[in-house]
Amino acid sequence: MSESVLLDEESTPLDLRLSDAELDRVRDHVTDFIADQVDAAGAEGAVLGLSGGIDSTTVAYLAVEALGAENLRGLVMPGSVNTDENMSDAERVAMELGIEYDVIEIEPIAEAFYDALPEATDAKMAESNVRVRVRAVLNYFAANADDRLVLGTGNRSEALTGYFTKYGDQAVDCNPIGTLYKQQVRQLAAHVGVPHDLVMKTPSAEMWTGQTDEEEMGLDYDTLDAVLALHIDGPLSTAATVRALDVTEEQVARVEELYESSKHKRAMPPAPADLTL
Ligand SMILES: Nc1ncnc2c1ncn2[C@@H]1O[C@H](COP(=O)(O)OP(=O)(O)OC[C@H]2O[C@@H]([n+]3cccc(C(=O)O)c3)[C@H](O)[C@@H]2O)[C@@H](O)[C@H]1O
Ligand SMILES: Nc1ncnc2c1ncn2[C@@H]1O[C@H](COP(=O)(O)OP(=O)(O)OP(=O)(O)O)[C@@H](O)[C@H]1O
Ligand SMILES: [Mg+2]
Repeated sequence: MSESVLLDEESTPLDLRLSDAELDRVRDHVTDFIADQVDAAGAEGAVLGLSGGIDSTTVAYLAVEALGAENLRGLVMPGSVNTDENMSDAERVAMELGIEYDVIEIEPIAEAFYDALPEATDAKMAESNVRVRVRAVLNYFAANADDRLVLGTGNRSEALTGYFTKYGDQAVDCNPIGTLYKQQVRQLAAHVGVPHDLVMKTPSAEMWTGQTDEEEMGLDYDTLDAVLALHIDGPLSTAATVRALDVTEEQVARVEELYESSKHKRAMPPAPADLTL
């Protein structure tokens, strides 16, 4: 499929699309990366969580190219919020790729945490983050037992905005698509043969019913990616970004706020400076 069908020209403030030749290079680069990571660790393969979403599906396709289907294991981990459609899409991906996979219901595990600290369940984000962290524990349980690496599915847009759960979906051994903005992940997905309905799916963390990334962040991905590329990664001032993209100052400020407030998620936990004793 041509990448031109993926993005709505009218709503794309900055064209970050990669050419087919560039997508070929990215595909090779990422598959080499995955193979090198597993090799360098002396590991037997990899595991990853399959959500039926674009990011995990794309990483699964690339990991099978890199490692072979026999060396990738998928974990489909439905919780109370996941739709049946997403969970059956996750299984469809595993079957299509011919990888071994497990379906693990996480709600009983999450419930044990809620029972242990009932008052914390009043904080809805904290409660939702438990499910994300339960999946991380299961990924590492499976990886550790079989000498495999945990593949992450984080992309550049999520990393720069802190749009992930600390020590949850970010608790991984490497991030194969970590340098790509979300709209480029979508393009790469189409390029490597991910089914069209999955390529076009609305991104959601599925932490509560009806959640979408774009609604929670207050920006659509095309705008977010463009501001990240020009203003956060790039050199343009707020005023120049507003002029270049026809976005508002408030939108640029929102991206800055997401970026600044999530710096702690992109750094190792700090310790005091060394004292000379
Ligand atoms: N300044 C600071 N310096 C050091 N640490 C700081 C800190 N501020 C908070 N913290 C720590 O970070 C914690 C808050 O971070 P965290 O637990 O991550 O929680 P938080 O950032 O509040 O929420 C997670 C966000 O990521 C989104 N998400 C999560 C999972 C998956 C996806 C997806 O796209 O699939 C999206 C979710 O919708 C939500 O917007 C605090 O409890 C505190 O421990
Ligand atoms: N129900 C689930 N079962 C297994 N893994 C999951 C589940 N939900 C989330 N994950 C893992 O957490 C990751 C982060 O979720 P995220 O929503 O950002 O990515 P995605 O679902 O793959 O794509 P999208 O952002 O387009 O929805 C997923 O890629 C997947 O690895
Ligand atoms: Mg998702």
